[in-house]
Order: sequence, then structure tokens, then C-alpha cells
Amino acid sequence: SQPLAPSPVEAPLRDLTWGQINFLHTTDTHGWHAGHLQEPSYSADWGDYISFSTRMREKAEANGQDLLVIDTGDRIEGNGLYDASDPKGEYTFDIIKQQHIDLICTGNHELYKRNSSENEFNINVPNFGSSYLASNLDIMHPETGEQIPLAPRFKKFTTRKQGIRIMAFGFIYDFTGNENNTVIQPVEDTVKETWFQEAIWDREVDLFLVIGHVPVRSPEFLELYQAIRKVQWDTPIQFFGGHTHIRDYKKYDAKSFALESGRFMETIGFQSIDGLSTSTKTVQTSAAPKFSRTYIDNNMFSFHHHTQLNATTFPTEHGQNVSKEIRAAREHLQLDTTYGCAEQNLWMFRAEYPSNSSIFTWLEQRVLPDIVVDKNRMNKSRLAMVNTGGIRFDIFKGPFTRDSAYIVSPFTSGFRYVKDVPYDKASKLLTILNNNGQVLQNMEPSLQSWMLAPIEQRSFSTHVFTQNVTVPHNEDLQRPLLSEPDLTPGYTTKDDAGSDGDDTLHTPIASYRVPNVIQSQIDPPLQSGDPETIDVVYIDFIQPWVLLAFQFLDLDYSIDDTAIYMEGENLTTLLAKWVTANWKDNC
Ligand SMILES: O=c1ccn([C@@H]2O[C@H](COP(=O)(O)O)[C@@H](O)[C@H]2O)c(=O)[nH]1
Ligand SMILES: [Zn+2]
Ligand SMILES: [Zn+2]
Repeated sequence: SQPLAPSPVEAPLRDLTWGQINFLHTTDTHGWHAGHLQEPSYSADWGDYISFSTRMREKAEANGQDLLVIDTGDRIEGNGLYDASDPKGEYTFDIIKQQHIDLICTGNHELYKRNSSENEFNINVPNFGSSYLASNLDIMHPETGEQIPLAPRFKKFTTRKQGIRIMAFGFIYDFTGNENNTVIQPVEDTVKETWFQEAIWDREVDLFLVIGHVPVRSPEFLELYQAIRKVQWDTPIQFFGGHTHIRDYKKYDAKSFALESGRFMETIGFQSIDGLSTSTKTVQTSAAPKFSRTYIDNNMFSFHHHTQLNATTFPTEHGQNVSKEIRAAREHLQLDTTYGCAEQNLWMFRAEYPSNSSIFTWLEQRVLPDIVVDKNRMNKSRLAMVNTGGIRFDIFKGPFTRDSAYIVSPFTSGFRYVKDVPYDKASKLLTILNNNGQVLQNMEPSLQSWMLAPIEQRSFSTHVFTQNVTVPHNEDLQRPLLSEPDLTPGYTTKDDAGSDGDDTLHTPIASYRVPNVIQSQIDPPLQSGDPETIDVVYIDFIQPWVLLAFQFLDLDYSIDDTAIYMEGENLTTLLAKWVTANWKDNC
């Protein structure tokens, strides 16, 4: 376990273990480039991160070491800074490009819509040049329609200080929910490609570096590990993953590790490797290099501590200018406009579901009955269904702003419905979608295998519940972070290297399971008893699964039986209206 050193404010922080080569890693930032305004533990912004990476590089280079900066996708959707502009992302591309990123790849969120993948092709790929890798991702050229790699498939380079020869790849997991202007080649097919085989057969490589929007415990990373190990039995391999929004570290073998660095600008992952061969020095193959990882809480106390600098010596002019740019963008977008004030915290995973502190119970009991109303169907009973994966963050006691609406519900999916569904069948849908009870009997095989898959592997569920998941929070927003010797609640990660990965020592936080889908039954006033038929209303993102579940109930509905419910509205706009109507007087 690493030594503990006092932070500038006396809180216990673990020190970093530096190596010949060092990495800083972000993933799943989802537009949170302004940092967390309501959570001191994660309050550094992208400009502060630019200062941090600059100071860390200076420190590495002063010691003759290298430092590389990595981002593994899902940079968009999830925060007003990206979602509130029209077009979306008007400010974020320029902000993100200010960071010197050595290797960058695409996440699934960049691919849900044509316009966001075209933004990658037209803006981010040129911004990052040969640092942007797309090993298994093609795009239809926006003008010619020709299918081409979104970016280079791989990159071989030698580090400046140590002369480490690196072969790098940039993958996305076997995602299938993309718009049809992009093509993802499954990893198991990509590893058979000639270009990939030639790259991994290269003997003049000291380190294979696989970055990916891929969970570190996924079959895809395992396939890549096995493919490389098959032909390079001994060369060290470092993976950087993402997508499941957790802190995690997997050991494949003594010379191969994978780091995943959380979500939403809460975590800056640090990885070091020491004892590698280089272009000029061969290390005995029997000696395994030393790998070390740390999950850095994204705040200035951590940044000052790890750079051994202070408020005067730490910031760079470039970093400060980017922070200014972020503040100006937030102002243009009026993200601090307050719609109302929450009287209590509402949690996604920190509170049991159902309970009074659960955001999902609040949605079911308070919000959906008020907002799921279509003027043409208002006298009809309806079941309103929302996928919990579409809700992205907690609500904190206090101001609920324009930013909060996007933070909780960033997606533009509207509602659709199937009208007049027999109630006895419609009332079973939720159980099927959440895979409880004895619903598998007599099920058609393909539907059965989907139903049998663990809930987190079904493609509309986003949450992964493993031992090492802890959900951060702001237990007490007023309390200055780390200003007292006692610990604050936060990440307490257990991974393949043990329990000493988090830079900041915290007390643990509970995490509860939630279902895939929540539902409200909304009946018109004066109706007594259950209706004979009911409208089934759902967020259109889950339509494929709702139609499958209908099939299981012997209801042969197709897309033609569905229609828009509440034209022009989505959960974000409706939530903002609900808060204005119900919480305005709480402030
Ligand atoms: O329009 C959308 C898009 C996505 N979702 C939910 O998000 C997850 C994927 O998010 P990651 O950040 O890649 O984990 C997906 O499984 C859905 O639950 C959505 O609800 N609507
Ligand atoms: Zn993500
Ligand atoms: Zn993702």
C-alpha cells in the first residue's frame, strides 16, 4: 500500500508512484467540463485539468520521464455545457481541444446520432490529428457517402524522453445502437484484419497501448488481450477503458493491466509503468515491469498535492483562459437560471428504490403523473414508462437550474405510445422489461436469451453493479472539502490491485440496485377500478424492447401501431416545467 501524505489541508491523500512512463486518463466526461459546481470533491474544471496535465508533464520531463494524456470517449450528452446550446456542443469542442491529448477515441454517445458522429469527423478528428484512433469504427463520409475509417486505425510512436516504442489502438465496444451513418466492426472480426495482425506482429515494440470506450472486464478487451498475447507472449500491454462509469483496474497478467477512470469529470486516472525496454535499452524478459494506478479526485487540493505546487504556482495562463472560456459559455447558455429549489437530495443509487429519497420514486409518484398528459388522450388511462438509464444524475437539495435539467435528463428522446392495449396484458409489461418473476416460460428463444442476460448487459441498461462500485455524492454541500481531519464520503474502490487506488481517503457510500424501467399508472379523475384498455406510453429510446415485450404477451404490435405522445416535448423540457410549477416557491 502506498504511503499517506497530508494534503495541503491536512486530509490524507495517497501519493502517486511515478514511472518511466506516466498517463493521465479521462473517460465518460459527458459534457461536465465545467466540473461539479455542487460537489467540492469534483470541482476542478477542464482549464484546471489543463494546468494539471501541464505541470505533471513538466514534473515528468524534469525527471527524464514521459507523460501521455488519454481520453476514451463519451465526451458529449449529460450536462448543459454540451446539451443546452443549439446546435448542441457549440462551446464544448473548442474547450476540449485546448487539452493536449495524446490518444483519443470515440464513445457510443458520439454515435447515437448522425450529427454527433459527423461532429467527430469534421471537428474532433481534425483537432486531434493523428492522436485520434478508430480501430474498429467507420463513418459514411458526410459529402460522398463513402464508407471510410473515422480516423487512423493505429499509431506507432516513440516517446520523447525515454524512447519507449509504443503501438497504440483505439477501440469501441461492440455497440449496435449507432445511427446508420457509422459502422462498428465487432472486435473479434477486427483482430483478424491484416493491418491489425501486422501491427501486433511488429517486434520493435516496447509497449502495446489499447485505449477504448470498452469496459475493462468486457469480452472485447479480453479478445484484444488474447490476440496480442498470442503473438507477443511477453511484451507489456496497457489498456485504458470506459463506458461503465466506474473506477476499476483489471490485471490480465503480470505485464498487462487495464484502467477505467470513472465518469463525469469526477476522476482523473493516473497510471505509471516502470521497467520497460526502450529503443536503446533491453530489459530482461523475466523482470516484470511495475504498474501502478491511482484514481485522482478531480479537485484543486489533489492537483496541488500531486504537483507539489500551490494556488500561486500551479495555474498556467492557458488553463486559466480555458476556465474563463467555460464560465463565459455557461453564462451565454444561462445555465445558472434557477427553475426552483429541491427540498431534499434525490438519489439514483444512494437511496433504496422505492423510497422517499429515490429520484425514481419521486419521478413515479410526483412527476410522471403531472407531465405525461397528451391533450388528445387525456381522458384515457395510461402507463408511463421511463428507462432508469435515461436519468443520469442525482438532484441535490437547493437550486434546480437549467443546467440541472440537462444533468438529470440530457436525452432528446420524446414519448411514444400504443393506444388501447388490453389492461390485463399491459399491466405485465413492466415485469417483463425488468425480468422478474416467472416470465420466461414459453418464450421465443431470442427473446429468452435477451431476458436471461444480466440486467446490466441488456442494451438499454447503463448501470453496472459490481463490488467496486461506489457512488460519490455531496453529503453536506456546505462543508469545506478536506478542511477537517475526518474523512468525507466518496469513492472507496476495490480493484485487482487492492484497496489503495483512490488518492483521497473517504468513507464508503451505499449503492442500491434499481430496475431497468420505472412506471406510473395515470388514470383520469373520477375513474374507479382498473380500465379495460390502457395507453402504453414510453420514452422512444426503449421502443424496441417494449415491442419485444408485447410479443411475449402475444400482442402483435409493430412500429406502425405506435405514435408520438405529447408532440414536441421530451423529459428535459417537461422536467424543467414541472420544477418551475412545483418547486419555485421553495427557494
Ligand atoms: O438516447 C439515449 C441514449 C442513451 N441512454 C442511456 O444511456 C446508456 C448508455 O450510456 P453510457 O454513458 O454509454 O453508459 C444506455 O444504455 C441508456 O441507458 C438513453 O436512455 N437514451
Ligand atoms: Zn458514458
Ligand atoms: Zn458509453
